[in-house]
Amino acid sequence: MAYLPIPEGKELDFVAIGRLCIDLNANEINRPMEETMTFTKYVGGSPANICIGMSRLGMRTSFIGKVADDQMGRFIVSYLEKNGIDTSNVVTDRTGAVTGLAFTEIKSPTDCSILMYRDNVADLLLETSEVLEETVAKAKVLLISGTALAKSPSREAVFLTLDYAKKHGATIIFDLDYRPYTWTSKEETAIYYNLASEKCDVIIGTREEFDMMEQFEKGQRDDRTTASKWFSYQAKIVVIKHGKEGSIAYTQDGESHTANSFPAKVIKTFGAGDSYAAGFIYGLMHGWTVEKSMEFGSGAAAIVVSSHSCSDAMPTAEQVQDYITRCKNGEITAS
Ligand SMILES: Nc1ncnc2c1ncn2[C@@H]1O[C@H](COP(=O)(O)OP(=O)(O)O)[C@@H](O)[C@H]1O
Ligand SMILES: O=C(O)C[C@@H](O)[C@H](O)C(=O)COP(=O)(O)O
Repeated sequence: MAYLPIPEGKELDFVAIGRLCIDLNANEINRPMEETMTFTKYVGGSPANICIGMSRLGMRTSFIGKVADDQMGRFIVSYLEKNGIDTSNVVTDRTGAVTGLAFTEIKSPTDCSILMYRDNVADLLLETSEVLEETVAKAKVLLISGTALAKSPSREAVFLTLDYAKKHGATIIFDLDYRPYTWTSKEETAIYYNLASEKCDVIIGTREEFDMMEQFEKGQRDDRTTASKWFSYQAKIVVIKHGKEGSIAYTQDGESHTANSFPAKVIKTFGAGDSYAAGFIYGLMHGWTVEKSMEFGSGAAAIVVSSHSCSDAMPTAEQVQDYITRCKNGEITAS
C-alpha cells in the first residue's frame, strides 16, 4: 500500500533546502583528532548529502541554499553540478561569510565525532527573498533539515519554502538533523522543530532527536507515542532510527514497520542517516512499501558507513540492490 501520495507531472523529483558545507574526513583513521594530520575534502552538510544521494539514485534534483564567495563555495557548486543537481537556486553570499567546515574524527568504527567550524556561515544567511517559488513549484518532494531553522534569516527562508511547498502540492519531508552546536538552547530548538514538524508529511529522526523535540530524557518516551502525536497534524509516516539496531516507521493507520541494519565493514558511523534518508525517500517515490523503502535506505547506509566519505560514497540504485542481494545470500557479513 502506498502510504504517501507523491504528486505527478512535475519537472523535479526532489528539492532540498539547507546547508552546503565541507566535510574534512580524517585520513588517518582509528586515532583521535589530536593525532590526525591529513584530511580529505568532500562536499558535506546533511541536506546536501541527501540531495547528492538522490541524484546518484537517478532522481532529478535541485538545491536551495547559500554558499560563501570563496574557493570552498565554488567547489561545492561545481560538485553539485557534476552530480547532476540543478544549482539555479544556490545563491552566493556577498557579506564575507564563510563555508561551514566539519572535521571528522574517526577514533574507531563506533567512536566517531565531528568538530564543527560554523561561525558566520553562509548557509544560515539564506534570505526569504532568495528562495525562488518556481523551484519549489517544480518539486514533487521537498526536503527540509532542522539545522537551517537554527537562525534567522535561514529560519524564515525555510518556513516560506514550506508555504510554497504546501501551495504547490509538494510532499514535504523533514530530516530532523539536530546539531546542538548550531543552537542556543534546547527549548528554542524544540519550539522551531515542533512548528516545522506540524507542516510535514514525513518526519525522520533518531530517538535522541525526537527526545530533544519532546523535551524528554532518554528512555522516558516510546517510539509509538512519539510518532502518534504527528498524525493529528500533517504526518503520514514517522521514522525513528536506532543506529545499528535498525529503524521503525509508523504510519497513519497505526501500523508499524521495521528494518534491520545490514552487515557492514564499518569505517565510520556518520553519513548513515543521510544515505538512509536518500534510499528511503527513493523507495517511497517509487511507490514501494514502507518496509521495502526502509530496507533500501538501510542498504544505502551500510554502503556509506563502509566508505570514507558521506557525499562521494552515495550509491547508485544498482549498487544498493546488489549490496542487499549479497547480504541476503550471505556473501557480506559484519566485520
Ligand atoms: N554500524 C552500522 N552498520 C550498518 N548499518 C548502520 C550502522 N549504523 C547505522 N546504520 C544504518 O543507518 C541507519 C541510520 O543510522 P542512524 O545512526 O540511526 O542515523 P544517524 O546517522 O542520523 O544518527 C540505520 O537505521 C541503519 O540501517
Ligand atoms: O551535516 C553535516 O554538516 C556534516 C555531514 O556532512 C556529516 O558528514 C555528517 O554528520 C552526516 O550526518 P549523518 O548522516 O546524520 O550521520
